[in-house]
Amino acid sequence: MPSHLNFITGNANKLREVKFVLDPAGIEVRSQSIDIEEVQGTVEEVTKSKCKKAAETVNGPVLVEDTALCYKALGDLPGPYIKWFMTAVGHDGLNNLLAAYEDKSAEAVCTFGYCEGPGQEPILFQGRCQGKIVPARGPADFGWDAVFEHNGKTFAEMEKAEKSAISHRGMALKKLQEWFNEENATLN
Ligand SMILES: O=P(O)(O)OP(=O)(O)OP(=O)(O)OC[C@H]1O[C@@H](n2cnc3c(O)ncnc32)[C@H](O)[C@@H]1O
Ligand SMILES: [Mg+2]
Repeated sequence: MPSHLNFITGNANKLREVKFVLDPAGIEVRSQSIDIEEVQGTVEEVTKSKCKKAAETVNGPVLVEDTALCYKALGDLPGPYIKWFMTAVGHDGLNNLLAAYEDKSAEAVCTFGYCEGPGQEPILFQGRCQGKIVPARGPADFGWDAVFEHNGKTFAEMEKAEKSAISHRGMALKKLQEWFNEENATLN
């Protein structure tokens, strides 16, 4: 395990959730709030590009993350463009987008990218969580948490630990921790 990671994100809520998991595991999460330019493409392409740019910007090892919300009825859109949809149409709009469809199911996808430094290829860790889009319930302080329901509860209605145990981000962080554990084992 590395003793610390430099998580480059402009999103304080993401940082809080990442710290919640990694701090107790003994990985100190440092952070720089830099808004990295995001390209168009698949979730993987967006994360890789963000990771490479972040490593160049800070000239060192970085962790980045990109989150997508994929509506089944819309062929996986808004996907990585969810931030712009969310800002433009809000919680009601995120529901109304599905008004013409019976199928309200959606998948939350979280992709972490870790890169050793400029010019190095990023390694990706992805977690997914199935749910459906519902009228907003619970606190509205983190993105689309209030409209994403999993097992009868919206993410916004869950305690921190409860969301982390099943969420897209929680799943991706498990893979990231496993990888760092194996890396460490190989080095010993
Ligand atoms: O600097 P970065 O890390 O890119 O932070 P960001 O806020 O720009 O994040 P993304 O580009 O990944 O866009 C994802 C959007 O989804 C929101 N989001 C991310 N994770 C979420 C979660 O677990 N629950 C609800 N909303 C989430 C987030 O607020 C953004 O509007
Ligand atoms: Mg972003």
